Amino acid sequence: MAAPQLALRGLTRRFGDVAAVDGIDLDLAPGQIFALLGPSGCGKSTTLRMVAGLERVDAGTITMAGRTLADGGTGKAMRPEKRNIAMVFQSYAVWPHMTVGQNVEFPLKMRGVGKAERRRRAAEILEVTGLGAVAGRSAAMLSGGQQQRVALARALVYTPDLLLLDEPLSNLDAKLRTQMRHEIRRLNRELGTTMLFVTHDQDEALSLADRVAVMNHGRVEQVGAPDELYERPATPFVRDFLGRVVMVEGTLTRTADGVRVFFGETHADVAVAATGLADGDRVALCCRPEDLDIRPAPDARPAPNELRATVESAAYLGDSIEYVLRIADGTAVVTGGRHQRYEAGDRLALTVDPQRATVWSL
Ligand SMILES: Nc1ncnc2c1ncn2[C@@H]1O[C@H](COP(=O)(O)OP(=O)(O)OP(=O)(O)O)[C@@H](O)[C@H]1O
Repeated sequence: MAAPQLALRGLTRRFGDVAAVDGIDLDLAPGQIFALLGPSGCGKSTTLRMVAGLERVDAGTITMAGRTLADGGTGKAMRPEKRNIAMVFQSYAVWPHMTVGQNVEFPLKMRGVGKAERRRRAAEILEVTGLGAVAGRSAAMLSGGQQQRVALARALVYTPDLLLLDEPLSNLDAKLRTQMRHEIRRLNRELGTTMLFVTHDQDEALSLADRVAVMNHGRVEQVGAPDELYERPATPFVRDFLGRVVMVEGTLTRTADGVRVFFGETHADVAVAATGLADGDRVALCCRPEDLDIRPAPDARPAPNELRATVESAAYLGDSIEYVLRIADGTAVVTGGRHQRYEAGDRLALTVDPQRATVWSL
């Protein structure tokens, strides 16, 4: 990786006995969109606030492009306004008594940029954010999506070294959310601004970020590209937090290039490193519901990697059908295409893709 734009080392913040952020290490490459993802209370906002300079650092360091922003060891911290970091809050906080153009020019005015230069730079960023046509309009008249664009334009106009975003899409409806997701990615590519955002929404993190850190109880459980986290979760928490899993219990035997998991009448061969697993262990074979190939069970005995299941119930979701299945001793929720429908009591065959399945000790 190129020299990091932002580096966190052993970053810690305690509130009384609670370590809200408990010694986290993270590196953001220049130009990257990075997400901190986790449930409420896991320490995402506190991390973001420490980077912004709004929260004290108890231990560890924050450096940006080689400059130390905060050092818990010495207690030194650069003032927020000196950091050249922009922040977009969930509430957007656009100034309703100003026009869109004035909103966007304001941060430059605060920094003492001359009028002509202010006009030029504001016009440029208004164009990039698609606000050129509404520059003269009162900011109070804007829709939620437009207000968020103003907030983004206002944050980007002074070319920050880092843009922090707090739950950037959560106040928008589903259609606008998709649009803004593409918009933020486009701005990131065009302007090259490094972005760090926090969210509790896995879809938001996976769709928007180049890299995601999954946080739990103040610690980072795993950092990776979205597909890496989704397909090869390192911990049960990451596996369960990022979407649904089909989990079937079986008994393990090690093989030359992976493991074999037995489920009554059938077994699955999975290519995984069987570290920490021993022959005879009870394990869970896990995969994402959409990675299972579902079809009516043939009369023949099940082939390897083929599980047999009985439909317990079905729910129509519009774009797909959701089934609760009984598999061996457990149940699993899977989705199937809407053109092939099954009913309660139907027997199904589910083929597991051994490249995409994971095995966990119970
Ligand atoms: N000023 C504070 N005083 C005391 N405890 C705090 C303070 N700020 C945060 N905490 C605690 O630190 C922990 C982490 O909080 P934080 O807001 O960083 O979590 P979060 O992941 O951003 O959650 P949310 O998504 O709900 O904002 C929580 O247990 C919270 O109660």
